[in-house]
Amino acid sequence: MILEIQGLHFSYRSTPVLKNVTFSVREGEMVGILGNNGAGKSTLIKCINKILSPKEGVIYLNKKDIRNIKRREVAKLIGYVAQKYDYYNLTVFDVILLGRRPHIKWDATLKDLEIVERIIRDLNLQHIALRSVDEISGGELQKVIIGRALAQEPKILLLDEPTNNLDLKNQIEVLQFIKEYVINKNISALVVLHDVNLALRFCDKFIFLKNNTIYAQGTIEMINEKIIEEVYGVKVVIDKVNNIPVVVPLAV
Ligand SMILES: Nc1ncnc2c1ncn2[C@@H]1O[C@H](COP(=O)(O)OP(=O)(O)OP(=O)(O)O)[C@@H](O)[C@H]1O
Repeated sequence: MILEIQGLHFSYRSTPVLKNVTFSVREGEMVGILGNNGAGKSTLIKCINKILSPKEGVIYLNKKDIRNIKRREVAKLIGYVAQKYDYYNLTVFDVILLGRRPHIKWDATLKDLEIVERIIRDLNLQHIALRSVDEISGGELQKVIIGRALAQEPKILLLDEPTNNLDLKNQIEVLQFIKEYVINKNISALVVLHDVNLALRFCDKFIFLKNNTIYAQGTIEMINEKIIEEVYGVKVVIDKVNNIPVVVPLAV
């Protein structure tokens, strides 16, 4: 499934947040959405997910205008992990099973339950599978929410700061897991990340938002110190450690 965004404009009332945003994402690609607080990253993700309606511009899924795709169909195609979520009184298993909802007609089938069990195993959540989500840590809950999005078996994954609440080991594990998932299932992922180093390590393409629009986009070869400094407003050096590019901010 190919995602194409053409000339997207979005405003909250009269305040423009996105202007002329155009890019596309292919199958098997993990694209990092980067930029300072308030740059419009979450707004962009919400437009793609049909939570918000852009003022102008078109979003195509495999050449089909998303406005002509029914909400239930969109829910089958797009898995979304928001920045905030509220689940009460549900077990870890049930929250992940909720991801199957767009696929379930009357009741969960054996296949639905097997998918949930596999995700629980893959994300190492077996020990808390039957625990209420009110009684797990913030990092564990973050993994559960990612599990719910994966249970949807989406063609496009939209992840808004998926490493929130995760410790260093889990940040690496979860992003590595998502990257492998994207490649193995040949789907696409758009990932909002504040940690530019995690983005450089795991993403194939990068979209930098600044002043309501795309400041720069491309693969790792396009990234240099000037772009990072102009997007984030901080002096940096870019070095390589074990062949992995690392951005080091200097004193402001
Ligand atoms: N519901 C809303 N109504 C009005 N303005 C909003 C609303 N949500 C966000 N905004 C504004 O739109 C702009 C973009 O917000 P958005 O959440 O998309 O940014 P972001 O890049 O995801 O930020 P962050 O990195 O802080 O999460 C900000 O100026 C924000 O204050």
